[in-house]
Amino acid sequence: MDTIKLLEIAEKAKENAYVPYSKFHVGAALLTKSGKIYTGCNVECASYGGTNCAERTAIFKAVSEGDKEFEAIAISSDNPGETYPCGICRQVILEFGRDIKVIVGESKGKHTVFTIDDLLPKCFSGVDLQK
Ligand SMILES: O=c1ccn([C@H]2C[C@H](O)[C@@H](CO)O2)c(=O)[nH]1
Ligand SMILES: [Zn+2]
Repeated sequence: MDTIKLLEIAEKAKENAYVPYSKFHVGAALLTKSGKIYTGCNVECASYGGTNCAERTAIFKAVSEGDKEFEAIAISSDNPGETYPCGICRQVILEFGRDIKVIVGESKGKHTVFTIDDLLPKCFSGVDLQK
């Protein structure tokens, strides 16, 4: 599965975004190490704190189905520039591995690949709880 294909799947997942408040559509495509893909979109709520981002939707779908080993996650949004995961999603991505490739989409298939070390340096993680 190449990054462009994963990004295209994220772009398609964006169509299901439930965004009556922000009108900002986000889609994510999560590739597991076994080659399965889980998609996600953002789902908003009138009580705004109930909103779930596209990235976490995809990750929670996977985990709830028993998949926890991830290769990459691609993100696409209405933003013509790069779409980075928010802080909460970065923390959740980290929860499942430091080596997950985060494919940050831009328009027309342009993208950049990051690791969580790039996006969340000097972070708190489960390791800290074992000290
Ligand atoms: O990386 C991001 C950034 C924002 N959002 C969503 C949350 C909310 O529905 C809307 C505006 O913040 O975009 C995501 O799904 N992923
Ligand atoms: Zn988020």
